[in-house]
Amino acid sequence: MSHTTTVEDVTVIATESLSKRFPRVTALDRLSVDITPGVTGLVGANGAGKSTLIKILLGLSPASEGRASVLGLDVATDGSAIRERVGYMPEHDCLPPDVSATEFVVHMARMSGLPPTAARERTADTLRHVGLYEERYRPMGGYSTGMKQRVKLAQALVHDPRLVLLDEPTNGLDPAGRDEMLGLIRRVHTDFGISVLVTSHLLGELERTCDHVVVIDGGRLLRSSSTREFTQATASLAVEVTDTAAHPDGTAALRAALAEAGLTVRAAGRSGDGAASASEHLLLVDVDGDETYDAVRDAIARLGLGLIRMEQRRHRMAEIFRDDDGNDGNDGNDGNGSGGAADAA
Ligand SMILES: Nc1ncnc2c1ncn2[C@@H]1O[C@H](COP(=O)(O)OP(=O)(O)OP(=O)(O)O)[C@@H](O)[C@H]1O
Repeated sequence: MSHTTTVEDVTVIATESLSKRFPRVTALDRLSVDITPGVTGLVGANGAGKSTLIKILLGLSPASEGRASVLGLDVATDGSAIRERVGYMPEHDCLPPDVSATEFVVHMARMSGLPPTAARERTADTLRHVGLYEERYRPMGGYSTGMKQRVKLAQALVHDPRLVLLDEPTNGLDPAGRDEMLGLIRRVHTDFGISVLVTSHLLGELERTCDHVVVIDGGRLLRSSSTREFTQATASLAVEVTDTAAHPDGTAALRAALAEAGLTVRAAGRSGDGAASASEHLLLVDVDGDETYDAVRDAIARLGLGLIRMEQRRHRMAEIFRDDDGNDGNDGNDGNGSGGAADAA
């Protein structure tokens, strides 16, 4: 039997001019976006509308205007069918303190319709997957934030959904905890083939985890594209040269020569990328194919400068937004994320 590709195969979530208005605020403003299978990051500052979108996608809150579908099901009419097929990890702490992770996740599995034995088996598997072992029999009131986040992830996965919506799963975690959680999220897709929509206000952590990133601001779509597209299209070449007697400021001489050759050159100091920004001698040249490398090499040779280093870099998403928006990129990055972004170079 031949396989027919359906809209559902290529789009797990689709919204069309989706709006949500509260009396005092427009939380979503004519948002149209298609999300394909894989791991998708939904980025936006606090109040951008991320949680509101998730609640609409689960059929828990009606949109004021527009349409949305999840796995081909209409959020306005098929809410319960959507919730059968979709797992949800809420942002806030919602775990009863007096019960153990095992009891809680079994309960959630039973609520999703699994028979008792299957619920116990799936619970054991899922808690193991998220890295909870002996602790799973202890009351959750004594858990660390990281352990609570893992239980919240486990209950979203226990009924074997096709898609999970994870609302700020790294909230409250230290850098090591964030890394572990991001690794787990990645494996939800690679090990089980479950698509993931994960929200965060930190750009840095999503570029490492997601195939695709959707950025919203004030309820509007700012950008939607693959992570690779974001970073590849904007690769740059970091170049550092020596000064010479003929060119006491070798960096300035090279900069002028490259600009004359039609290349786009920026001082690394503007890019805010940690150690490199301390060096005024580092130039970042936008790469536009192999010719860029030849042009830089030729310019250095012509000027008789010494080459200290020449290395290719990918921009980080936070930098790209800063460049595009003409601000400092803090809309989507509260600073905690810079540690995550800093190791991406
Ligand atoms: N039930 C509600 N009644 C009134 N306003 C609301 C309600 N829910 C959300 N809002 C407002 O809608 C806007 C979007 O909120 P939302 O929670 O979706 O943002 P968010 O991107 O998830 O941010 P956060 O990370 O802080 O949760 C905010 O201005 C918020 O105050």
